[in-house]
Amino acid sequence: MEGQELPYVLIDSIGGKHGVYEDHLEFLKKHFQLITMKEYLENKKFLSENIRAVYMWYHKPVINEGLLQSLPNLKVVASSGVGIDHLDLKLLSSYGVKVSNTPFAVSTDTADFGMALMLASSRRLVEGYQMAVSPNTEYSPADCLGAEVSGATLGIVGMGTIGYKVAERAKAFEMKILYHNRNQRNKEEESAVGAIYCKKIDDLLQQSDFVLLSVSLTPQTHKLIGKRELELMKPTATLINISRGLVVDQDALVEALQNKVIKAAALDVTHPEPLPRDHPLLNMKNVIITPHMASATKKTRRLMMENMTESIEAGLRGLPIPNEVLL
Ligand SMILES: O=CC(=O)O
Repeated sequence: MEGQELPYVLIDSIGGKHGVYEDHLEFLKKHFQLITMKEYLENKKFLSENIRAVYMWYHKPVINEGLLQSLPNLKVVASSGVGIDHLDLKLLSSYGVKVSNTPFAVSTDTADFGMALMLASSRRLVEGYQMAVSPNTEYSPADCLGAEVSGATLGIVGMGTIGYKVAERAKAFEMKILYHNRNQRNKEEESAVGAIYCKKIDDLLQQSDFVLLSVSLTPQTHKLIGKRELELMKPTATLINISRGLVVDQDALVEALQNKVIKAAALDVTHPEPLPRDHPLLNMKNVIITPHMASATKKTRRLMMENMTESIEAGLRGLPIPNEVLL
C-alpha cells in the first residue's frame, strides 16, 4: 500500500499476555495504522469511520454486534489460528464483513504437538521428570513403565490439514492409523499415509490405543466425545485433544479417568481455559495438560501474522482473500 495512507486496523492491545507481539510491530506498522481498543474508545468519533479491518490476535478484540454497529466501514476480520468458533460468521456476513484465518500456518506445529502429547503421555514423561528432580532419589524406571507408541493403533478423529500431518508423523512411528471424518473421506490422502477410514466413529474408538481429536468445534462436534464414546474406548487407551475443550464432555472424561474406563488423557485444550485451580483434571497422574500451546512457536506466530496481513490487504483492495473463511 505504498504511496497511500496506511489503512486503520483495530487491534486489542500491544504486548502483555494477550496483545500483539512487540516484535511483530515493525512489520505490521509498515502495512497498517494500528489502533488499540483503548485508543479507539478514547477517540471513537473519528476512528469509527476510519477503521477498515480488525486484526484479531488470539480471539481479541472480542467482536460483538455493538462493535460491528460502531464500525460502518469495516471490511475484513483477520483471525489468527485455525479455529473460528469464537466468531459469529452469520452476524459478520450480515454486516458485509469478510473473515480469514491461518490454517496452513499452524498445521505443522499443531501436528508436532499432538505427537509430543502422545509420546509424553504414553512414556510418562512428566512423571519421570518429577521423579528425577524430586528430593527422594530412591526411584527407578520400574515406577515409570509406559506403553509403546511405535506400532500402536492411532485413531484420528478429524483428518483435515492437521489430522493428516499427524498421520504422516504417525506413519514414521509405524503406527496403524485409523481415521474418521464426519463428511468427507479422502482416498488419496488416506493411501498416502496408509490410513484406514472408519465410517463409524465407534469402530475407531473401539480399536484405537490412542484417540486424537483434531476436529473443528461446531454444533455437530460439541461434546462429540461423551460417556458413551469413552466407554467404547479400550481401558488401555489414551485420549489426546488438540482441537477444542468443548469437543469433549469434560465431566464424563473426569469420571472415565477416575473409574479407569480409559487409561489416560493428554489435553492441550480444556473448557474453560485455564481450568479452575481445584479442577479434578489438574490432580490426576494419568492426565497431562498444557495451556493451548500447540501452535506456539516463534516461526509459526510470525507466519500467522504475515498471513493475516496479506488477507487484510487483499480484502481492502477488493481482491480474493487468502484463507477466507466461507459461511
Ligand atoms: O487453537 C488454535 C487455533 O485455532 O489455531
